[in-house]
Amino acid sequence: MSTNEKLILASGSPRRAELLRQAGLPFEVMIPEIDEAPLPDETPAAFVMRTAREKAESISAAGAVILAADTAVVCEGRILGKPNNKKEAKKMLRSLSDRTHEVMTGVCIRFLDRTDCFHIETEVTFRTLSEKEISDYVASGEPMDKAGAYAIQGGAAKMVRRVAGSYSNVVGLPLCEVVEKLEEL
Ligand SMILES: Cc1cn([C@H]2C[C@H](O)[C@@H](COP(=O)(O)OP(=O)(O)OP(=O)(O)O)O2)c(=O)[nH]c1=O
Repeated sequence: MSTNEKLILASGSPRRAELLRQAGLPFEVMIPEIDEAPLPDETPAAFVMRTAREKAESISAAGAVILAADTAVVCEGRILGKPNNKKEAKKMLRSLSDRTHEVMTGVCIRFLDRTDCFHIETEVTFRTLSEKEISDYVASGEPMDKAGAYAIQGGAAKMVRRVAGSYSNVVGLPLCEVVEKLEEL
């Protein structure tokens, strides 16, 4: 990618825009609208890459580089997307308590006739969460638009004992790998 090509972030996530700003790349935002549900028997990695691809393909911007991503929390093989309600958010947080899970972000970059998709995994370990802590956190509203019902960059920072791998991947965009891929284009 040369400095002349326009970069479009195909995402409505303010976290992804903030991360891309941190990388110092100029870009514009376009918001994709797709249905994000796993297919029967789809692996988590295949799911996040397919969803990222569908987001990238739903945007038309001739000659621009289009970047899209999808983040899922995977706990004991189960995909946790965004909770639909508070009850579901609590259930997700209970399942993450005192365990290690993976956060997977699928990334898709489209440029001219080329489409590159990949995914990055980060391991996150939560300490034991009390029922009160879970209720208070859900009542704060923060979990509702986040995969796995938590934000590592927000109130969940104090729940995380260990992160192995890319931190920005957990927030929604693996910056190091995205920048490498954009340079390769
Ligand atoms: C695990 C985790 C997820 N998240 C967020 C990142 C994503 O915005 C969201 C996962 O939902 P996504 O469906 O990946 O993204 P989105 O719907 O917010 O945005 P778009 O589809 O338009 O690109 O969860 C955090 O902000 N912090 C975290 O610690």
